[in-house]
Amino acid sequence: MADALTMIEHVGQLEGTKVVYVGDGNNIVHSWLLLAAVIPFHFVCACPKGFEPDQETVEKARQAGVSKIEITNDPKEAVRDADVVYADVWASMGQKEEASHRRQVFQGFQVDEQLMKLAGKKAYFMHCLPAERGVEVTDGVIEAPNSIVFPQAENRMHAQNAIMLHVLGL
Ligand SMILES: NC(=O)NCCC[C@H](N)C(=O)O
Repeated sequence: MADALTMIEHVGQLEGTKVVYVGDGNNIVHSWLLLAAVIPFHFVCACPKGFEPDQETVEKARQAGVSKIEITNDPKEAVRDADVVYADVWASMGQKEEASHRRQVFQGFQVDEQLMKLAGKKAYFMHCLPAERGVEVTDGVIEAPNSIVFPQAENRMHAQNAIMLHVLGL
């Protein structure tokens, strides 16, 4: 929800946009897939072979028939014409012992200046944080003017406040 809010604030809307996630097909991808089942946009997950998101969640999102959903192993092709390029750590919580192996497998999946150039001028960069700078994203990309990771982080507080008010019926 925080990510959707951030896109509305910066891109103008989520509907009809192209969001390209580059990296591990993890919990963040599953959240994007669930969002894609209710709001129409184009979601692409570019991940190494063997690190695709859960097939059942992909099918659930596709069967909703709301969004265009692509899973690919080619980040360079995936990012073309993206409105948002999105990254997350390659080794999530509970996987830190796999970090060194994953750094080898995920070569070519770093979001760097070259990949952002392929994405095009309109592309924003997002990351759920915490980031491992120099691993899944370069310093240059996360600090660039089109990086919206810090307003994205602030929006988690606003989104979570809204969820609590909703749950409490206030
Ligand atoms: N601020 C956040 O909630 N970040 C999510 C971190 C997701 C990452 N894939 C993890 O599970 O460690």
